[in-house]
Amino acid sequence: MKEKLVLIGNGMAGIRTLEEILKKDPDRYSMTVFGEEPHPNYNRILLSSVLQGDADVNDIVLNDYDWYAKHQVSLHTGDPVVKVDTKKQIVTSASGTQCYYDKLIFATGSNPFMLPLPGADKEGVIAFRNIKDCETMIETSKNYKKAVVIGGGLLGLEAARGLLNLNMEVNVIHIADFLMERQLDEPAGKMLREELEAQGMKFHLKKNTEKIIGKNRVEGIRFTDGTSIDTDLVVMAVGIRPNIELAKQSGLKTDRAIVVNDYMETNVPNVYAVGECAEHRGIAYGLVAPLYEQGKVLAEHICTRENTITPGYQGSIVYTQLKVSGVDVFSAGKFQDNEQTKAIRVHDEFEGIYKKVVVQDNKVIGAVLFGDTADSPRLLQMMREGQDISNMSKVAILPSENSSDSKVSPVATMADSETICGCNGVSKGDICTAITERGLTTVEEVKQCTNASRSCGGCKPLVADLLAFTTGEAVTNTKEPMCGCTDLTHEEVVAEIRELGLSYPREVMNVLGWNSDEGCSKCRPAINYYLGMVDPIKNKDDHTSRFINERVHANINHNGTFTVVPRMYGGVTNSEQLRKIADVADKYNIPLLKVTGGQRIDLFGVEKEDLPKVWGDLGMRSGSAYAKALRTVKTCVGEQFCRFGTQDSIGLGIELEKKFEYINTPHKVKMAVSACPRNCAESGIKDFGIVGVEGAWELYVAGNGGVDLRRGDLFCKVKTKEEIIDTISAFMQYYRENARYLERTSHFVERVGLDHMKKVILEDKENFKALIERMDIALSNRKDPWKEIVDSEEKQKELFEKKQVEVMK
Ligand SMILES: Cc1cc2nc3c(=O)[nH]c(=O)nc-3n(C[C@H](O)[C@H](O)[C@H](O)COP(=O)(O)OP(=O)(O)OC[C@H]3O[C@@H](n4cnc5c(N)ncnc54)[C@H](O)[C@@H]3O)c2cc1C
Ligand SMILES: NC(=O)c1ccc[n+]([C@@H]2O[C@H](COP(=O)([O-])OP(=O)(O)OC[C@H]3O[C@@H](n4cnc5c(N)ncnc54)[C@H](O)[C@@H]3O)[C@@H](O)[C@H]2O)c1
Ligand code: SF4
Ligand code: FES
Repeated sequence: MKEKLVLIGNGMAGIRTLEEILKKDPDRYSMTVFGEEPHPNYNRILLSSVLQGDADVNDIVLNDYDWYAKHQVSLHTGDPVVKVDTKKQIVTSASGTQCYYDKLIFATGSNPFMLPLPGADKEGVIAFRNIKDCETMIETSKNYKKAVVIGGGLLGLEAARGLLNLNMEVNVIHIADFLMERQLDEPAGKMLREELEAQGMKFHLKKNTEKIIGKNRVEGIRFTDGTSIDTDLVVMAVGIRPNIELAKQSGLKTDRAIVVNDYMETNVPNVYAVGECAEHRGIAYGLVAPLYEQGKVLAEHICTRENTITPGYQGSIVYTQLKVSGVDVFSAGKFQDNEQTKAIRVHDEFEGIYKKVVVQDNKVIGAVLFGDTADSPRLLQMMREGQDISNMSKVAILPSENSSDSKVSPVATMADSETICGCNGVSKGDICTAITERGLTTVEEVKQCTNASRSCGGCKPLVADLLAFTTGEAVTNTKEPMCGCTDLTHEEVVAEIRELGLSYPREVMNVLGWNSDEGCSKCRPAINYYLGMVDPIKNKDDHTSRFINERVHANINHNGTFTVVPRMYGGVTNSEQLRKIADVADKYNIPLLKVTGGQRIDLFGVEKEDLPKVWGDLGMRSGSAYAKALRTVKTCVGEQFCRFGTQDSIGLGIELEKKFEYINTPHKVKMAVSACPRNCAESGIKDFGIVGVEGAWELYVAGNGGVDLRRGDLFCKVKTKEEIIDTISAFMQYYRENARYLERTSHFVERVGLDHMKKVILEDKENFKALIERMDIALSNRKDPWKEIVDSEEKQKELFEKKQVEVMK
């Protein structure tokens, strides 16, 4: 006779436990499941995808009714257990069904915490926990426009993204001063806010809700500071509380949740708990990875014959990733600094990348990654193994983006023991073995066979890479999509824009089948650049697709102030400009003036709302110090005063800077002109470096003085200034048209080859002429961005006025 096993809770942790039992000892138990919800077991995690329109409710079913039938699991849906008699070992459901058990598992999950606010019972105030909540939001969006999400944590932000996709206006109310404060530190939280604001969310930080207003239905919410906002829907996402009422009534020991030991045993014989309703060593987890580990341990324990000792559950290092398209965020372990910790940080504001690795006693104990999460599997592995890093260099712990070959998938260098799918605890070795031993050829087969990618789906790209890698298709040859929103490469997107005559970012995403409505911080700026490059005359720049510095035409500093860098053509200034700079510095209390390597003066520490006034008072043009465009043309003093100079380096530098300023390029471009090979202007490490030699000019290209130091290649030697200008025109236009967005000239030339560049530009005279013509068209449409804003009150309002989002009452 089979033993009788009853499961209370038809959710993710409970059913995973049954799956593990069926794997280990399929004939051991006769199983009965009671579920409060009227559905078979589904993937709660993917409710975010249903709301965001990426999946249908039917797509997220994990085990359909056939599965229960096949494994002879008796299922009672929509029928919660209301009583447990632990003496007689009988459960009773709401419908009156009674069922004897030999073993009983509580897997009742959590309830969303609903703030006990006056008015919280009004129609239109809901949580986000189950299919019903999801359906309510979708229905509401058909008749109403305004939504408020209370809580700027993982759930709140995923709900907000979904509501935006449903075309609602979304205000997120958050109690802390930056988003996801339980998972992120302040810089990452702020970067996240900027990204989500660009996607259309509005945030109200440090706000405490006092009351929900409205007659029967919600009409607005009021805050404790007296302000309020109107809304038609309130979604509360302020955390969860383990669902333990039934357990308490049944005499189980509870604290925050049902207290269990390392074998998921409660204080009552033959009664176990797994999932969010269980508390192990003082922790009740709220993510699936640890819950699945618990399920495995419990299955192992109750399938093991007498007197065998299994290792038991030891607790988990948890990590989180936000499932909002276009936002790469990763957080794991103890990521906050304290006196015992030290941190390695990388913060690239231009690319929107932030990485922090926290180290204590020579071990990585926590990490936060924003914008580029490729290092996450490796860091997690280091944390899980407690790897001693005393002999590792900082670069080995956090390799810079540029130092790794971006064409090689990270799976190629991963160890077999490294985890590919965190949710399901599946390692690279497990997947490779399954692929080779069972001849798997698709991600879906890998999922069925190993569980990898079966939960949040975040590891799908890695699984796909591993599949390609293991089945022998060289990973380096696989085409590299522009970003996670599309399978198309940069080149394919540009070709489609040209062929289909696409004009707007959203049109590009719609027509080319993007898998998200808004795109992400990788594809949006790239598409915006490509549209402008393809049709420089008609294109209307989409400033919302630009990074913060380019949106406000100044460089943001770590304290939130900005740096203003006016243009000084060829590094030449005069007393009038210097006087103006001094006056502006005094008037706006500018704390630091600094002469830069690009031969101009930086004004540091300007408040955002002062920027247009500072530009107006200076009366100088923008130096583009923030732009993917020509930055500076550095010049040596040359023939005017230097005894070695035989050429007019200053004159040529000024002419070049005036000719090419404000032209958009895939990445920043720097130039320098030196009037003799002594090279005082450092022409050898610029994108375009010009050196005067006996009666001629040498043009060096693709030099770089930054992270990837690279000496420029000699491209040609010409006699006149006009020839230099034409050659740079043609080269730059070829770079504009063929480089990938964010590819510096140095990387571009290395990719396509110097010989190729010489062939298409210098040897093909027709092409040379055509490139110059197209460059001239693009140049005909440039404007000084500062002047445009200084002359337009509307633009100043839109970009620089502090926005008043609350309605004062
Ligand atoms: C929108 C959303 C997105 C999420 N995204 C992620 C993510 O990306 N990554 C991640 O790791 N986690 C995520 N989570 C959390 C994850 O879904 C949960 O940690 C997981 O579902 C918990 O599993 P569980 O089985 O403990 O509880 P549940 O899945 O909640 O299952 C418990 C079930 O028990 C039922 N039940 C309760 N009481 C009774 C009773 N008396 N009788 C019968 N049945 C009962 C409930 O109705 C419920 O169906 C997300 C959660 C939500 C809501
Ligand atoms: N991608 C993911 O991994 C994912 C996605 C969704 C949900 N989840 C899980 O689901 C559970 C619920 O998520 P959650 O985001 O609700 O929980 P949470 O506890 O992580 O976040 C709740 C947030 O609400 C804020 N808050 C609390 N009181 C508030 C108030 N009165 N007003 C405004 N803000 C307030 C908190 O500051 C906190 O940031 C968690 O266990 C979470 O891990 C995970
Ligand atoms: S590069 Fe030559 S010409 Fe120019 S300043 Fe130096 S020494 Fe003089
Ligand atoms: S990491 Fe979530 S499914 Fe693999």
